[in-house]
Amino acid sequence: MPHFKGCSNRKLEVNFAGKRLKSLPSDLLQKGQDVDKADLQKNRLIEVIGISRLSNLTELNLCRNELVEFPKEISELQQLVRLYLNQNKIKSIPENIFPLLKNLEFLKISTNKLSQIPSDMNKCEKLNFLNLSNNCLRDVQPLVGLSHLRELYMENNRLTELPQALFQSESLEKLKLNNNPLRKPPEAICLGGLKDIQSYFEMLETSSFTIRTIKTMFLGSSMAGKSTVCRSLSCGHPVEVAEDDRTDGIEIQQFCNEDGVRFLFWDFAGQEEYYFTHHVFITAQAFVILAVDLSRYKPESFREKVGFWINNIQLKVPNAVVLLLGTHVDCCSDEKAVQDKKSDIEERVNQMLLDRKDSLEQQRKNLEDFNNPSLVSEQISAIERLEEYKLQVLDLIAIDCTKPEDIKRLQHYINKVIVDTDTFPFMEQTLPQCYRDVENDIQADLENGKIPQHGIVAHGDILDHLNACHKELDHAKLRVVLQYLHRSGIIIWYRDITDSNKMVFVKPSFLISLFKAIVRHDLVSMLKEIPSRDLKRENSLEKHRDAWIKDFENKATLSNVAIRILVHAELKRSGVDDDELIEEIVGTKRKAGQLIKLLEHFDVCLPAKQGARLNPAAPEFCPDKKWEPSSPEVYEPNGSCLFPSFLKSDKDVKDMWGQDNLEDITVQVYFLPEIPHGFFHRLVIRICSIYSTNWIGKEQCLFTCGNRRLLLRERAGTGDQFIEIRVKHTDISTSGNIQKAWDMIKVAMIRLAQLTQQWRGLCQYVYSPCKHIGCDAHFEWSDWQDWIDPNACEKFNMDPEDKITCSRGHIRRTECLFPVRSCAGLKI
Ligand SMILES: Nc1nc2c(ncn2[C@@H]2O[C@H](COP(=O)(O)OP(=O)(O)OP(=O)(O)O)[C@@H](O)[C@H]2O)c(=O)[nH]1
Repeated sequence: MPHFKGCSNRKLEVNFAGKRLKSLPSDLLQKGQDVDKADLQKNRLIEVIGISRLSNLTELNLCRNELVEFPKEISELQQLVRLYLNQNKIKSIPENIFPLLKNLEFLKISTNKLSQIPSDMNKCEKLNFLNLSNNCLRDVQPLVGLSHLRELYMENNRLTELPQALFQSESLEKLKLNNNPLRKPPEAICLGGLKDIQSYFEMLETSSFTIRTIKTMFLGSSMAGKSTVCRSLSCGHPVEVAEDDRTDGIEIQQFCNEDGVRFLFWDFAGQEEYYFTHHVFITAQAFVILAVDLSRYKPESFREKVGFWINNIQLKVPNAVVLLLGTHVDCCSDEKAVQDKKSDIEERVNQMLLDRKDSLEQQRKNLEDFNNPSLVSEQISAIERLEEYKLQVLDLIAIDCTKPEDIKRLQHYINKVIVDTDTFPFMEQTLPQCYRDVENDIQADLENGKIPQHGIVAHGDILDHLNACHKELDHAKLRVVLQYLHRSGIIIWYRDITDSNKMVFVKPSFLISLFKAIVRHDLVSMLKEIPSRDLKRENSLEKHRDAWIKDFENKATLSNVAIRILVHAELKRSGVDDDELIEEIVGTKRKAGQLIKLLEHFDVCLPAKQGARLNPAAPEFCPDKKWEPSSPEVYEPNGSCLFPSFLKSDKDVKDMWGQDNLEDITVQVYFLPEIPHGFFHRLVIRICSIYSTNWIGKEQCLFTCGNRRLLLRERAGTGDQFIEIRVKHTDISTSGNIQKAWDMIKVAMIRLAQLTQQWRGLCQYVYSPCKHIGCDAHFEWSDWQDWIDPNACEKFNMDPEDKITCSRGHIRRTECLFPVRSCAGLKI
């Protein structure tokens, strides 16, 4: 039944949402001028002929329909204040529409196919909210002049330049621009937000220059030859890397080629122990060199040596350009063997890309065949976006890294590839001259010793110093420059992390070497080698050291004392002798050091619990209320850190959880193409901050809250990969308890969705399995995103008494398979 509301003053609100309408219903049009608000979302409207009869409309919602053209009749709705046209297929907007919409304040036209906006858009004088995200826009000049614009969203477009005048408007408060191939201002500025962009343009006015910079990441298995190629390319001739000089963590180098292109080389260690820190440094807009040792390559090893990396690149930076580099050709039997391996790798990679394309296409078709596709239009457009990302994998180049002519050939090839502006539209960037001056000053200060060799400087000191050299740059402007240098990988300064923002690392490799002091493949032997004088300084004995080793091997925990000793030793080795600085980084018995804070911030580790595992004083988590830990002091003296990635068993978790019950509330989140490396434990670490009573294992984790238990279980390996989220309740028979169980699932799903945002190429599907013993049927849950969206409410008002039947005929109450009531307002 359509819904008409509020007839008294002839201001009708009509609701025809989700009625599968293909044209406007006559009973709506008959109401003509009486209609104030019309909700027509989630229908199948291709056009809206007759809409102009509703000439007093102030709000029109046409989102999630099938409009291909912008309906011209809308221009006659001159009372319109709010207009929703998002999630359609609109390709263009004609001229002479917006100048007539004199009262329009809110326009949401995101997720369409717009490649242009009309030149008279700025005549829509009252517009204060505009969402143009997820379109194909290249130019937004027509927005200049919208003097009331307060919020502007333009994520996922094809913008390369932004007009300066747009940012001179005083009204603009909120702006989102992620995922555009921006050159002016570069993305590294835009990510800092509105103030950074304004500051950039202001500084640009004085004087500017263009620079071509490319971040090049070397990935591949251990011993593939990454460091050799990285160092050889920087030097222009073969550089031998001794086997015991393997990369730990990440190494960084910089150099300029003969065309003046600046390369920032990031050489990632190939040992698996380091993979889980890679997410911190693998960033968008990059060129990836994926190295494979051809002499050791066999078709059976494709997945480990190439496939794993291609999948991870595809997940994290789905539109990257990847150069396949075959090394060690001199160690292969003959030229034919090299050619065979080259073809095998190229074919398999192509097949992987095709498989992914097919599976996305299939998923999209499945959704489009849905009873009412408008209900799942958001998922469809998310898949369409993934389909648009094209991982460009270049043909494999086979080289012998010890041969000068091969290094030259590789250099020549790379130089040719990177100047192609279609491949790297963002490479040439326009920057204010002072950015270069500041960068040069910092480098000069490092060279002449004004900045110590380790490159760690107090944030206040560096600002004062730079300000003294550049009077025109106040602290606010300098912060923008430093943040740009940070985002470009030239320095490290975590502006947004409280406490850690007090330090600037002008030599990123130094911070990474500190990370490496703890996160390393040979940690156990490092611990064994701690000399007794270092132990004594921390009031420890050799038997403590033995216990640390045992704890790390058995429980993946590392004593904070051991961390302090290792980091202290690394700092001393690097010539740091400032005791205050050492204390700040290393920490003390009472206070965690900066390094641990950073590792925790990046979900690499978390404070381990000691002694009594249950905290009876812990407050219960309640939806709608902010959860406060019982003790604000999370850092325990003499405590330790847990590195979940190093866990080897699930025994404790299994013991605590017991058997799965049929009545457990369960959802399964499937990952396509696979669960990213480290995802599961990062998710677990994030949930730990909410449920402090927990047990963490290799592939399973358990959290408790009141008398409910939440289990997360990773199913990786071959076959479909998924994370299962399960809640067990002591009494699941009542509706209220089921609701509480769903609340716990919601907490996990919100965290999961937030984390997923860091993997732009990831696709997820959520299912609720049938609860009958031995039945493998499941229910697809296509609108789960709406459920966790705090702005979407009242969408799940299913009757708890409803029943759902699976494809094999088993009947269950709906609320055991899907949440029945919206938890709007649950803010966590
Ligand atoms: N003969 C020959 N040796 C090579 C070639 N490329 C690399 N090597 C040697 O292979 C070994 C491993 O090379 P690295 O550059 O350290 O490998 P990596 O990929 O950086 O290794 P990780 O640091 O463990 O990630 C070194 O001893 C290199 O000298 C090649 O093309 N031919």
